[in-house]
Amino acid sequence: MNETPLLIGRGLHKSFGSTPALRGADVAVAAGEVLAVMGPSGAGKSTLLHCLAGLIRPDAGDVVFEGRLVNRMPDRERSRLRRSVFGYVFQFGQLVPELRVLENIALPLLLAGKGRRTAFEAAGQWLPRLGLVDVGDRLAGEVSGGQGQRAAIARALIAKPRVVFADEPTGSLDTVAGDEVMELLVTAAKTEGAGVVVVTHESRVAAYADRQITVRDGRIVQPARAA
Ligand SMILES: Nc1ncnc2c1ncn2[C@@H]1O[C@H](COP(=O)(O)OP(=O)(O)OP(=O)(O)O)[C@@H](O)[C@H]1O
Repeated sequence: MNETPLLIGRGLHKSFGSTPALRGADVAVAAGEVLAVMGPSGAGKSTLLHCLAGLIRPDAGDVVFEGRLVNRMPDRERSRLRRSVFGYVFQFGQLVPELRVLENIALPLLLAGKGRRTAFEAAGQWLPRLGLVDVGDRLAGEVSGGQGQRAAIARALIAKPRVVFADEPTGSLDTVAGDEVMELLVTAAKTEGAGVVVVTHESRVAAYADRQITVRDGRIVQPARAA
């Protein structure tokens, strides 16, 4: 990596009770880079992503975003950072099923205090980018898994985050829908200049990344350039 990393995890340790999930993991993500985190089940991938994303605090080690120690921030400051500079896509999208797709996409802007008109206009601009024009008015609970994941990508990117964290974003989809979601996630993130950290156990998903790392037993064992 030839530029200063945007986000760094240094010597990360995390245990759940007596179960160690991370045992000294080191990772760095550059601005605009797509990093795939691979590894077997239980290796610590999700725990690493949650630490990097400021969702949980490591027991030891540091998470540094633009030179600021995320894990040492008071909760309110960490929440503010999460809302303003990070975006999230999880395996099942986690859209609000009772809200329309368009409303789900607009949600981060509404929660950030933007006016409804501004938020809905911005959300509307994402529909064609992610092939969602026909389903913008449908309830999120009634669209297909692939459509829901594409809406989750739009929702993750609408507030222009610096880093998007995606945990098995294609895990609930068939191969065709999964490829489509990865293609759109990577293209949209690159266009917006956002970095992406994507946890996956599928090498075809990891192939969309600029770089792949492998987690095993809570450590990074194989930092390798993507082919
Ligand atoms: N909230 C939790 N409470 C207790 N144990 C946990 C918790 N989260 C993770 N673990 C344990 O920590 C270890 C690492 O889990 P983690 O979910 O990070 O692995 P993973 O590589 O993402 O696995 P998978 O691919 O199956 O999702 C596992 O032994 C898991 O059981």
